[in-house]
Amino acid sequence: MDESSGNERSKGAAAPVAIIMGSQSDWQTMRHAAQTLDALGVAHDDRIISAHRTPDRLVAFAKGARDAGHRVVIAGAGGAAHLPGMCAAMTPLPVFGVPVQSKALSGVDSLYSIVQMPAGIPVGTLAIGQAGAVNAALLAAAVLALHDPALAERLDAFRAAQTAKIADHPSDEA
Ligand SMILES: Nc1c(C(=O)O)ncn1[C@@H]1O[C@H](COP(=O)(O)O)[C@@H](O)[C@H]1O
Repeated sequence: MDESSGNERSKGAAAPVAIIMGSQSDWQTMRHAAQTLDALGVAHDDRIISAHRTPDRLVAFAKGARDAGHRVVIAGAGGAAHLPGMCAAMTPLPVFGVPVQSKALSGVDSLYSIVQMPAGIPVGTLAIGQAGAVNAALLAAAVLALHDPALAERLDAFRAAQTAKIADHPSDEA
């Protein structure tokens, strides 16, 4: 694995959040998780890792994720989406799964692959597609904010700003 990949390449310190995805094609979806974390000032390390195509890379990442300094893993995958569950099986860190919208089955295949974990190895499963990617980032930030009061304040501010943007009444022009 290219240890210099991801947005942490110049910072040296391990990012608290690792965003992993099964393919380059998932970045269109997973970039929304990255952007949400950026807006909250949470560092993230973004990697392409596939249980199917790069199994050794997955084992190395998942088994080393905690010691590498990550605190939460966001895993996005589409179709036969084994990545989040296999990652969760090999790390004690919380894993949030994002079902990427597939062409053939609109992401329902991805959702079912990720959500139906057997008891004992949890994956926190989000919505299909962009909403799931954004919410995975917000959930990861909420976990980190339990021990980071400054981040908790930024999360509160994010929600307040979101609320302020919602008009009281619908508009014909909007
Ligand atoms: N579901 C997985 C896994 C995995 O679970 O390990 N590896 C790749 N993929 C998925 O295959 C889809 C198509 O990938 P390509 O676009 O590269 O053909 C992607 O959504 C990816 O997440």
